[in-house]
Amino acid sequence: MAEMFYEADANPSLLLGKKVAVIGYGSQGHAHALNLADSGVEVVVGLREGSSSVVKAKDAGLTTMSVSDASAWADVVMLLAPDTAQKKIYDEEIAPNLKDGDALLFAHGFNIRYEQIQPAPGIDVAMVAPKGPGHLLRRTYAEGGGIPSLIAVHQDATTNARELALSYAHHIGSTKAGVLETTFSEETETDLFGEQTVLCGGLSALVTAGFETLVEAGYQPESAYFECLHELKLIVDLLYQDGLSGMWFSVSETAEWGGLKIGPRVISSGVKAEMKKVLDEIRSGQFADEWIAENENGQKHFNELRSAAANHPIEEVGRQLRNMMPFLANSSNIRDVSGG
Ligand SMILES: NC(=O)C1=CN([C@@H]2O[C@H](COP(=O)(O)OP(=O)(O)OC[C@H]3O[C@@H](n4cnc5c(N)ncnc54)[C@H](OP(=O)(O)O)[C@@H]3O)[C@@H](O)[C@H]2O)C=CC1
Ligand SMILES: CC[C@](O)(C(C)=O)C(=O)O
Ligand SMILES: [Mg+2]
Ligand SMILES: [Mg+2]
Repeated sequence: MAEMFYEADANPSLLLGKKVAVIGYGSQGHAHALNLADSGVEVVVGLREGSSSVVKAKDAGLTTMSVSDASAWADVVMLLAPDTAQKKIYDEEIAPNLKDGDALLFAHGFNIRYEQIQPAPGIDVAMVAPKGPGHLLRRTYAEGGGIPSLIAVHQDATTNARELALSYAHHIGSTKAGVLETTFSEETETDLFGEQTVLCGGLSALVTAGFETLVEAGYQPESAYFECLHELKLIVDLLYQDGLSGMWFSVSETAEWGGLKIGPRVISSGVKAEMKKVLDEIRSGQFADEWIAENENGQKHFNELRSAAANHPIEEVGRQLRNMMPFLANSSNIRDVSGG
């Protein structure tokens, strides 16, 4: 078993003596800033000129500054803008304002692993990568829990980078759930692989294929939606709480037999062979090169894919059914990044 770090392993006072700038106030940014502030850390949010997030951050009780001013003020800069925006922000607004002994933190290793950002040698460079969406990082913290994080050190100018990352992980709530030490390469490659093949890409393709199969066979779209999407959350709750065996325990014996026998027929050896190709493309840098090029070309293909997904019939029937379940609106704060 790998060594895990929990509450007693961190040194909370290390970060309490530092000034922290969180750059960006999106999914991760709002959660880090609010969790750190609630933990007693001195934090400001760095935002671009004209940012619509200034009002949200101020309404949540936070101080905002320009990215340059926040970087100059801080001892620790956590860069939480989209991965493909980070290089320009870093080169133009953060790097000129860092001094030796400062720390630059990431929540994902993309820009270090694929050598987009190359910090000066006097800077500590580390990662605190929560293993979950930012809105749930905030919600679990507010409920008294936490979500696991990975930490890694790329550059240790002060010899304190690892302890600093662990202290930061503590203050966003992750030492309550468990912190695992890794490398920038392992985090980047496993995170990209997981979101593409299992968590986001694989899952959405599986749900859509199931929905389409039922609807094309003449079943009601509402029935297909409940079966293939709505109930998924309830099944995943069982996985989250008690693992695969907890799920098998709770479903019927018929579901257990059918699932164990038929599941591998659907997710067959061909799927695993494709997963291996995807992993090769991530490790070789092919995926990163294509994603960077897609952004340089104005995200044209990305917008086409987004629009096709948003206009799929599963979304329309889902909207109508969810409107009749107002309690769902309170189950997450994903549309209110002012958090809390
Ligand atoms: N989403 C998640 O849950 C997870 C994300 N991560 C990692 O965390 C990092 C942040 O991701 P995420 O939270 O999804 O990012 P978001 O897309 O939610 O970030 C949006 C924020 O970035 C700001 N921003 C966007 N472009 C610029 C720019 N050019 N200059 C300055 N600010 C800009 C936005 O500003 P404005 O408010 O002005 O629009 C907004 O505040 C990434 O490295 C990602 O891989 C890691 C784990 C999970
Ligand atoms: C699963 C997607 C993720 O990696 C995450 C929430 O952890 C992301 O990049 O958003
Ligand atoms: Mg992730
Ligand atoms: Mg990710």
